[in-house]
Amino acid sequence: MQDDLSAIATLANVSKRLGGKPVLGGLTLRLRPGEVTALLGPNGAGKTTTVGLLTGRLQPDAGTARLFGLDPTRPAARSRMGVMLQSAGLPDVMTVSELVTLQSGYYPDPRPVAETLAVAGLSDLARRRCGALSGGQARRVLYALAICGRPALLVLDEPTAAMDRAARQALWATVRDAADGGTAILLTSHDLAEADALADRVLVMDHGRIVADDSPAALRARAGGSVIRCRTMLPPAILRALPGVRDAGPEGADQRVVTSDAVTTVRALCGADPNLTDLRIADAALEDAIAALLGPDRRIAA
Ligand SMILES: Nc1ncnc2c1ncn2[C@@H]1O[C@H](COP(=O)(O)OP(=O)(O)OP(=O)(O)O)[C@@H](O)[C@H]1O
Repeated sequence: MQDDLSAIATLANVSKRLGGKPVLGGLTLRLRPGEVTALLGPNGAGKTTTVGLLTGRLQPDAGTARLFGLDPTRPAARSRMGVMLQSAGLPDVMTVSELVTLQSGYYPDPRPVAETLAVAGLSDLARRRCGALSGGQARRVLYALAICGRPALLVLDEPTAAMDRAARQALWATVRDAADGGTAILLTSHDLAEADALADRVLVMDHGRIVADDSPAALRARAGGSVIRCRTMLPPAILRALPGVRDAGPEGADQRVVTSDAVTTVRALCGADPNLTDLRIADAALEDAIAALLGPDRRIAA
């Protein structure tokens, strides 16, 4: 890999085995300032392992991991990173403000606590004990802990899980603000609408490799255009053989058909099933693009 002085974090040809099994094979990626990178993939694709290598929780078996040009296990590198994990617990008896103050003290140049609370939408909850927070509020505290040290790299693992719509959109806005201010963001999510809304760049992983690296718009364009939903007795294997079809499968009581040529597919569909009902056509979403890329058996579960 070429040197890239603007890279915040890099993996160069990294391989990793866990439990005697190859998990990552020759993975290369770099995170840049001001860019929101979404790391997506089905369960077991290797996303958590990749994040573990970038953040120094795991060591590569082969290849090189660098965080701010240093070994990611070095405290000097880690202190410039903020991480919001899915599963981290909070101490029940501390208030939100006490916890953010404590965490801020670990960083050389933290934000003022009041500012961190405001950015995370927690000003009104500052005196609440962590044990008395809802699931969505607790997630906002984890976000506050991740941003309080003004990180140059912010790692967000399923950041809006358990958040309601308003909290989710508020968090998206602060993540975009952080990126606009130059912070590199690495986002893992099973919520493809979230990745579409936030990411400048989407890395799709499968079986320990990156199978696509592009903007959400470019990935959607690659899917080829349209999604047809309808009620039909035709099985997915027959639907996949129709002209223009890239992917097909059940979605509730409907069949969902991704096509590069909606008109030709619809004509063939109506010819093949005269009893077809409830026909709807929409533009392809990121979800459709990734489903077409991974194939019918490797869906990303929301
Ligand atoms: N400590 C471990 N020992 C053995 N195998 C492991 C270990 N950790 C992860 N694996 C395996 O490595 C593969 C990749 O796991 P990883 O957690 O990186 O996937 P993921 O993409 O984050 O999945 P998910 O979306 O389910 O969180 C999986 O097959 C998993 O079972």
